[in-house]
Amino acid sequence: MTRLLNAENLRAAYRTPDGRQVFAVDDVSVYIDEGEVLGVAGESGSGKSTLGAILSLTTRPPLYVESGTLEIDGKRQELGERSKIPRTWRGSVVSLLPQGAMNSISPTQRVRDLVFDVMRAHDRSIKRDEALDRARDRLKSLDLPVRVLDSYPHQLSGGMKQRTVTIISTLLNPRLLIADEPTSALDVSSQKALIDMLLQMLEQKIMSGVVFVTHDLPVLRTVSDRIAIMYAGKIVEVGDAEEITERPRHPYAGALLGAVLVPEPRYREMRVFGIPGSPPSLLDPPTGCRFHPRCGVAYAECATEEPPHVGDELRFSKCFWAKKHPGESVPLEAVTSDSLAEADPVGTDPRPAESEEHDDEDGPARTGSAQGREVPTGGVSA
Ligand SMILES: Nc1ncnc2c1ncn2[C@@H]1O[C@H](COP(=O)(O)OP(=O)(O)OP(=O)(O)O)[C@@H](O)[C@H]1O
Repeated sequence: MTRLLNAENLRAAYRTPDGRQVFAVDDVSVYIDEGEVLGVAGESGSGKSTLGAILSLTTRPPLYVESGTLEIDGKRQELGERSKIPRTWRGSVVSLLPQGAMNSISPTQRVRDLVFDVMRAHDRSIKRDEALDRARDRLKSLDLPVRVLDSYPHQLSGGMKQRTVTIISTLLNPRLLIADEPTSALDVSSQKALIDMLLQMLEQKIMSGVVFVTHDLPVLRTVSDRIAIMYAGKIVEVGDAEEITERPRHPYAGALLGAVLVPEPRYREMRVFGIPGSPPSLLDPPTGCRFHPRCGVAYAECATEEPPHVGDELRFSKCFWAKKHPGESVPLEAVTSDSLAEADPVGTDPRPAESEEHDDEDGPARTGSAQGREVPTGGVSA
């Protein structure tokens, strides 16, 4: 496997008008190998789009990258307020398909005008015909009708509009595409068409890797090779897509899965639970593990100490529970609202963490109320 992207220790904050800092991405490291799709999942506000902006080098005030390094194709770039990013990196090395891109196309511009504008922004010398030829070839190679170039945005269906902006944002053949919630506004058949197209583009080596950001775990399971789960600005678990969705080891990943409505037969019998509490304010995140106030299997140290990195590069979770239960899937019923019925909202009055007495063999105390819930795989223990 050839490494395409290696991003290390990324840290970025939004500066608020009153001078405070919201660290929305805090010491995050990720990698992607050639041909891979890395899914990034998490609740709203967990920092997914911010991570996408850092990786695509599109951060702008009030978001500032404090530190980190980005290595794409072996070319290394230090990140920070003073770093100068080569212009050629944006668009041709890494390209962003931003959230809601299809709604930001000017209604008075035909697609072909947008194609020319985008291409010219990167290459002042490009001729209109040249740009349109490139777009025509691309549409043909992806089995899409060339006539979309003559259309106004309102003449295209939502799905076709999204596929079109995806094609436009990859006309420069970026090595890496960061797609931020590309399927969120689409119906299921348009979601499938977009995912099929992205995979086709990878096969044709139009780009060599994709970071696919979404809160939609079933979609990620379909499209990703690996999934990274983000919580409150940090990556808490990474692993093979099937592993993460069937055998999560971090309580937050388990909770996220338990909150998903999935129409697959084996999930149908499951009760769907919301995740108790709400994500913390990143102005003043909880100490220790940021998920501990909402976690059903937290220990005392979770409230005060940074969670350990458990596992290897391919499959890890940052969690004391995972450390004490090596290789085990988290008991999903331990992170349901029932088990945390008495928990206070996060950030105001976090419930006391479990004492040390409850760990290891017996498991933490608060694992009880499964209420007959069927867990997704045999690997998940009660
Ligand atoms: N302009 C801003 N000023 C201050 N804080 C911000 C700003 N924009 C975002 N944030 C904070 O940064 C955090 C991460 O936001 P981000 O948009 O990256 O999350 P997300 O996981 O992509 O959420 P969503 O799925 O809703 O887009 C959130 O807690 C959010 O409140």
